[in-house]
Amino acid sequence: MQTAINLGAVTVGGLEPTKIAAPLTGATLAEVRAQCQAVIADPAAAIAEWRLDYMTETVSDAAIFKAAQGMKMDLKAANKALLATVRTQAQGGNFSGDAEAYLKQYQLILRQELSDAIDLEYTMDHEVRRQILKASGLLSRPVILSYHDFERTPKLADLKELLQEMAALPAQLLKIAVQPRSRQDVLTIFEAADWAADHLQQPLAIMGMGNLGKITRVSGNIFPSALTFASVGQQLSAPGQLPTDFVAQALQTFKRN
Ligand SMILES: O=C1C[C@@](O)(C(=O)O)C[C@@H](O)[C@@H]1O
Repeated sequence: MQTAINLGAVTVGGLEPTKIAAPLTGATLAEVRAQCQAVIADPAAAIAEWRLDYMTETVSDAAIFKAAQGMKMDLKAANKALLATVRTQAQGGNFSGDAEAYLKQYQLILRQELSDAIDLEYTMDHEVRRQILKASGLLSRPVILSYHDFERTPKLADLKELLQEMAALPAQLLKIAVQPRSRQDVLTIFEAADWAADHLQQPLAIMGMGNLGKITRVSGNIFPSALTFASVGQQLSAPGQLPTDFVAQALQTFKRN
């Protein structure tokens, strides 16, 4: 069985029901803070994912630190957690810096304790990936290791191989987000979730993007997915994200027992 892990105040994986993460996509610190308050007020959302790559405002490290500490404290008081993500353009985000700049961002996030957990791209330069994993291990900060394909859904055998490679790294949770193009692709996502539940120790968050992917975002209590991503207000960070209240209701409805 997959283990349960703690992302700050939130337990995911194991026997826990699928938890909902909502992205903070603000371009300015003021927008991010306001979005975070909306996540705190939303009973459906357990985790706020700060997509730092959406920020366009130039702010000092000190200002980022202050904002993050405030958000982390407010989220914790509501039994919620803050996840920090810097998504590169290669993986569907806005961060245009090179591997070294990516490493610097994460060193700042980890050293300043900006979040309860970090999201790290599996496809990142191996040495940079190793350094970030090592630093987060030393600081006991959980890592979500993520893989995205905005074009297609890999074949089941390839997904299994990928997941096995990801599972060999010292990350606490694995995440796959892919683009289904056919009904078979949707089945592949379900099959990968089913397989991972029996073969991997780390919990897995798995989801499809776009219209066809929507069904995979509400099925995590049947085809196991530790996390699903849903939107609060207009804050979408991937195509196919549905509103948190809808997802919460559907997750409650579609379950095994
Ligand atoms: O990796 C994921 C999943 C996601 O890409 C989605 O498909 O909902 C949204 C991202 O913000 C998050 O980091």
